[in-house]
Amino acid sequence: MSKHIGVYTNTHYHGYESQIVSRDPLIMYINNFLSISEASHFLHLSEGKFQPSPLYRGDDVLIDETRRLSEFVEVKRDDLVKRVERRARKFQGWRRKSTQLQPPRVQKYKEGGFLDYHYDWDPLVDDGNRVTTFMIYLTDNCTGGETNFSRVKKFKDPRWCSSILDCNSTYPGITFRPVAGSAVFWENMYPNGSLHDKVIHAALPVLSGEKIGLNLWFWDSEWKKSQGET
Ligand SMILES: O=C(O)CCC(=O)C(=O)O
Ligand SMILES: [Fe+2]
Repeated sequence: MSKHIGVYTNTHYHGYESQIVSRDPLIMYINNFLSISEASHFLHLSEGKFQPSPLYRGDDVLIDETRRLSEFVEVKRDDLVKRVERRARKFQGWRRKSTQLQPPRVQKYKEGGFLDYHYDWDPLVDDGNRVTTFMIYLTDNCTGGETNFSRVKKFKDPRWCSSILDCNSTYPGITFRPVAGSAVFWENMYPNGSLHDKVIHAALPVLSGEKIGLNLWFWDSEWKKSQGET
C-alpha cells in the first residue's frame, strides 16, 4: 500500500471532498466522509440497542416527543470508530487539547420522527460547551428527514440543488438532504466563543422510510460563558 494524501481504511483508499456552504456560521458539506462499509459498521454496532432519545438542558434530561422523536445508541469505541473520530478531529485542525469528542451517537428516525429547532450549544452551562458538530448520514432510504438551518440564507445554485440541498423546500433557510456517507459540519460559536444565534437547526420530519444518522459533538472544556458575553 503506497502513501497518498488521504485516509486509509484497512484495505481501501478513502477520500472525502469538502465544500464551504456558509462562512457565518461556518457550515461545511463533506461528501463521502464515511465509506459505505464504514457507515454499515455503525449500523451494525447499533443494531437492536436503540432507546428513546431525550433532550438535554443543563443537568435536566427529559423525553418530550413533541420536540424530539427518535431513538439513539451510544456506540462502543472500536478501532473503526476511533479511526472516524481521528478523521473528524483532523478535519477541524485538531483544535486545542481541551476539545474532546462526546461518545458518538447513532440516531434513528422512523416515519414521523424529527427533532425540533434547537442549538447544539447549551445555554445553561457556564464551563464547557459543544463547540462543533458533525451530522453524518448513515442511510438515505427516506423522504423528508432533511437537516434544516432556518437562519442561513437560502441560495439556489443548481450545483448545490441537484443532490445536496433541497432548494424547493418550503422551510426557510437551507435544507440538506440525507445522503449516506456524507456529513454536514458546523461551528456552534462565533470565533470569540460567544454562542452563535444563526446555527439553529432541525431534523425535519421523516415522511416515509427511515433515517439513521451519526452525531459527533465536540466539547471544549475550557469554553467559558463569560468569555462569550461581549
Ligand atoms: O438529524 C439531523 O438531521 C440533525 C440532528 C441534530 O441536530 C442533533 O441531533 O442535534
Ligand atoms: Fe443538533
